[in-house]
Amino acid sequence: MTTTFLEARDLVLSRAEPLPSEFVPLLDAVGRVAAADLTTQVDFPRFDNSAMDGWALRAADAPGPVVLPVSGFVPAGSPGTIPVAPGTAVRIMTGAPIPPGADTVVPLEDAEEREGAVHLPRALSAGAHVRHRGADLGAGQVAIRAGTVLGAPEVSFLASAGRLTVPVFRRPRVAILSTGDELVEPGAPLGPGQIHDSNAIAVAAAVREAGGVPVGLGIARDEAEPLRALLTLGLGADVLVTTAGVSMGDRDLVRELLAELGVTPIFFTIEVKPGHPTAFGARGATLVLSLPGNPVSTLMMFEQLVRPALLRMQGHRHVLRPLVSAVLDEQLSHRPGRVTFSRVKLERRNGVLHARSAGKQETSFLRTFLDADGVALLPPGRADAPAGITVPVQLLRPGFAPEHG
Ligand SMILES: Nc1nc2c(c(=O)[nH]1)N[C@H]1C(S)=C(S)[C@@H](COP(=O)(O)OP(=O)(O)OC[C@H]3O[C@@H](n4cnc5c(N)ncnc54)[C@H](O)[C@@H]3O)O[C@H]1N2
Ligand code: MOO
Repeated sequence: MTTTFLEARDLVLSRAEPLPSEFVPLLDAVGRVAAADLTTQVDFPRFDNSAMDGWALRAADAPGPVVLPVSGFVPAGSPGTIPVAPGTAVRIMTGAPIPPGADTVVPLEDAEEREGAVHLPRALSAGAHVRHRGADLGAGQVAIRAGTVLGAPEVSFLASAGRLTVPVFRRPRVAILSTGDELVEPGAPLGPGQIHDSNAIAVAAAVREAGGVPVGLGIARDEAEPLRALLTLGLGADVLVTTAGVSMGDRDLVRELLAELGVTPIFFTIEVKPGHPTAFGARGATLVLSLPGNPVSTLMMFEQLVRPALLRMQGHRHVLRPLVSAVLDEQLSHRPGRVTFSRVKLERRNGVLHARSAGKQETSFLRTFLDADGVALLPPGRADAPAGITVPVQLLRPGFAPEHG
């Protein structure tokens, strides 16, 4: 059941369907994806209104320089229902309704008001500085398409339409289970041979970064009974992520118990380094990813497989990290026959991106992940990747802007 990296990613993504939608308050919708086309119920602007502070009048009354008596004042927020009689003007503020009869606005700086009359120096054209009802968006038009990632402009529009909530795709609930007899909760004292469970919180952090809701199940001992109970609980989530217990060790029970619980195995082992002993299965709509226990392998497989799946479940269309090309400054070690994910530091020199190793590429050494700007994808079928070749690099950090580096 071994599979290539791209096949594995396709298999996971093909099972990751957008979740049902829910209505959330506008501010909670930021970064989430509209689950329906959002149509305006009203015209934008809602009524003809002035784009300037000035005077509203009839353009026909000013065929050349004229003086018109100022008969009133229309501030923003007033109903603006008092008509402008022929041969007169009213003072008007930005955003105020254009009063009946008026068809143009003269900005304050283009005329002068003295002793109750406005002195207009030149002819006017109708419609100037008037924001017409429906000119921005007409009632019934689709303003925001389903699939749009919502941000400040969308929230601005929805608020101006008077909406308080918006339908977005639900966040996936991700159950997280660590397995291993050597593990102790962070903060608890360590006995000989024990280590703190760092994978659970690392995966929870990555879930949250990807917009999901982490649900910690704790640590399962390498024994069938407690493990079965926790896996059963985890299968109630949208995604179940387990770490460790999937490799060759004689106590690697996870896959066996998952099969017993009705999870259909889809693949086991991927031709990658790190992350080789990764397993994927599904029960109904629940996806089950069993990630290897080495902390770098865990996070790398989350990054490559789980994160894109979580984004797709939330309706995102762009689920993969941006790729750039970089020239290797040094030889990178590579396991032939597997895609190698090499954590690299990037630097731009003379307009060209260069990559070098972020440190020792050992699967239990987190240091390389802490220092990395990106992940170089070294294709299978090569021995070590020599200095000077160009390789694709996934950009890990949204703040890293190689064009400015
Ligand atoms: N004979 C073989 N041994 C191993 C192979 C192999 O092909 N043949 N593959 C190696 C590779 S590669 C990996 S990756 C690991 C995967 O093993 P498991 O996923 O079964 O994980 P464990 O063996 O239980 O643990 C590996 C390593 O990670 C540490 N670990 C586990 N869980 C946590 C946690 N929650 N927080 C922090 N650290 C954790 C664990 O202590 C081990 O050091 O197998 C290799 N062996
Ligand atoms: O596959 Mo293991 O994940 O190389 O460390």
